[in-house]
Amino acid sequence: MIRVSGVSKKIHNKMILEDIRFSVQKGTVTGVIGRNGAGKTTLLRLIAGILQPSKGEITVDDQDVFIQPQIKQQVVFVPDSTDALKTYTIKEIIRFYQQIYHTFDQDYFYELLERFNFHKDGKIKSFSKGQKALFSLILAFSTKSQYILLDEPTDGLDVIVKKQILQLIAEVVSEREVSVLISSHRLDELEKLADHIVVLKGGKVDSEFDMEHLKDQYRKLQVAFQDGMPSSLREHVHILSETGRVAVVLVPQDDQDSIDMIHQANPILFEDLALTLEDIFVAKLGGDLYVS
Ligand SMILES: Nc1ncnc2c1ncn2[C@@H]1O[C@H](COP(=O)(O)OP(=O)(O)OP(=O)(O)O)[C@@H](O)[C@H]1O
Repeated sequence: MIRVSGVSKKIHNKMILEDIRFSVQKGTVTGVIGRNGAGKTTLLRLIAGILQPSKGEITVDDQDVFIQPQIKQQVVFVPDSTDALKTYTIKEIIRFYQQIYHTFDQDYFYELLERFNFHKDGKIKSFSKGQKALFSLILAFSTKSQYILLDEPTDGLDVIVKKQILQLIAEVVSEREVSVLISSHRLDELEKLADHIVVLKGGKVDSEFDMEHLKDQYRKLQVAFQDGMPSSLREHVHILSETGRVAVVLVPQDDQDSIDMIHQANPILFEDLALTLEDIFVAKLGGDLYVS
């Protein structure tokens, strides 16, 4: 388990992260969501042991990443930029990774390269942006390390590569007990993958959710009324959208009063819709967070 306990980070006297607390369980995918500048990259770099906390501690399997740096063998950080790789050949990269990660699985690495149609003697600098991103992920999973930290792994990639990346992550997590921490501002992508979500806002943890329980908290309803929505109801429900007489509203699961009010107003349409992570963020955070 990764445990982040009361971590703060100041850079050049500026507080970037403040009193961050959360944990990443084995065999799960945790999403760190936040707008640009919320501190996601800084948090991942702290967990990877690249930066040192100004306050608090980070442990991986109960070992402090700074006091017992050997635990870093179990942690791989994949930055959002692949620039660092581009001057190397694949063989050089393998040698480099084998020196750092003693469990690096070369057969598995070549197996994945073949599956994704990489030439095994290919030059990294000739890869497209999407290929570089996929290659970084293959390298990370080939270390067979327990914890993989991915910083915006699909940012700026086309839909095909995005899909390949998300599928590979889902596949590896289901096959072995690897734990993945993904930073992203894409709620729709994390929705399919994450078990747990940590929301960063202005350098602090704004909220944390378990995906499994999150959707039990609200009902998303499509409703319509002959003469429009009664104003008394408007004050009770959260309106996600309204087109003509048809409105999509969110109602907390335990708010029977609002449901009763809708029925009393004789709706001409009353239908449950599938809830998305974005709906919940809009409801909880007033849409302030979502950046597509
Ligand atoms: N080395 C540094 N020197 C000064 N400020 C920094 C440094 N690193 C990060 N920051 C500042 O810390 C804040 C958080 O940056 P960080 O890159 O962690 O955010 P982020 O959530 O990953 O954003 P993005 O999605 O844009 O990558 C920003 O205001 C950034 O300018």
